[in-house]
Amino acid sequence: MSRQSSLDQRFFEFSDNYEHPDQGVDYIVENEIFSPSSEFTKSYEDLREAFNSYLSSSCACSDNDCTSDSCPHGKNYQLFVHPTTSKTELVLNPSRNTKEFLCECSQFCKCPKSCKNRRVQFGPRDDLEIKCCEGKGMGLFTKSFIPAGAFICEYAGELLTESEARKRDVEPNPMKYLLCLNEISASANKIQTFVDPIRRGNIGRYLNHSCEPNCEILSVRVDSIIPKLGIFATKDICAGQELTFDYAGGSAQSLGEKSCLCRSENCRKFLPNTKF
Ligand SMILES: C[S@@+](CC[C@H](N)C(=O)[O-])C[C@H]1O[C@@H](n2cnc3c(N)ncnc32)[C@H](O)[C@@H]1O
Repeated sequence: MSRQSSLDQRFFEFSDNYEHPDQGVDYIVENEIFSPSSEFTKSYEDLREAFNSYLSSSCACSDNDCTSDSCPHGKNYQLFVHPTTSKTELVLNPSRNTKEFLCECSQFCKCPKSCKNRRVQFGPRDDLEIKCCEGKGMGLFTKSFIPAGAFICEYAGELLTESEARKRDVEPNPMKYLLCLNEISASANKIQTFVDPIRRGNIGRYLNHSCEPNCEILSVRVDSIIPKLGIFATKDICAGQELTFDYAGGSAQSLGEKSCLCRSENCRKFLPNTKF
């Protein structure tokens, strides 16, 4: 196998060595279902069942590569070779089958862990740092160059039912972390996934909003019906830059009351209204 087509071995096991600067927040490396103190409602039981249900979509790719049309998960990633270090990493394939969501190979597939359709499942990149951002609290920065399409980290936190999300949404916290991912199923039903890292979450909770962001959130399924919220670079990002995404998800959402301090040329002046 040539150097160009191989991937660094360290990518084939899950690793996340980050921690929160604030001891009051629990570090969790992936989504967890929230534990209600008393109310075990039907919607909570449904969410727990969905979270524990496996998405058994599998591939039987014999080439151990999974980057071609023959892999049922689609040609999601391609190899990027860093020009200065010659290190390789997977980045999104611009001609992948679906633009807003992806499905990675999993424990149910015949391919090995080194196939090229597995990235989010191995955890965040290791060159991130949390730093203070004037007026915005903390923010997430990169210590090295990130190529367009590279995976940053998951936006992980507590998975909530809609009613729990609505309750938390009106809590008067100066910082909001609750994120609602909207998807449309093949049968045209609306699917909403609520993730809240305010009390328990990973490093993804530190990405601030920008009206001209350098990252986006995509829905990524590995082996669960419930998607992970994958944060990916939308452009090449230089070392030292802050990582941001558009809290309105690129849609024309109304604006809220909090001033936006993203300082981009086309700043909309207020943070998006993220009501769902
Ligand atoms: C998901 S948190 C981002 C991380 C947060 N800055 C922290 O210190 O943990 C979202 C909150 O950060 C602040 N924030 C994010 N982007 C901002 C921006 N462009 N301008 C002002 N405040 C921002 C707002 O208070 C928002 O409710």
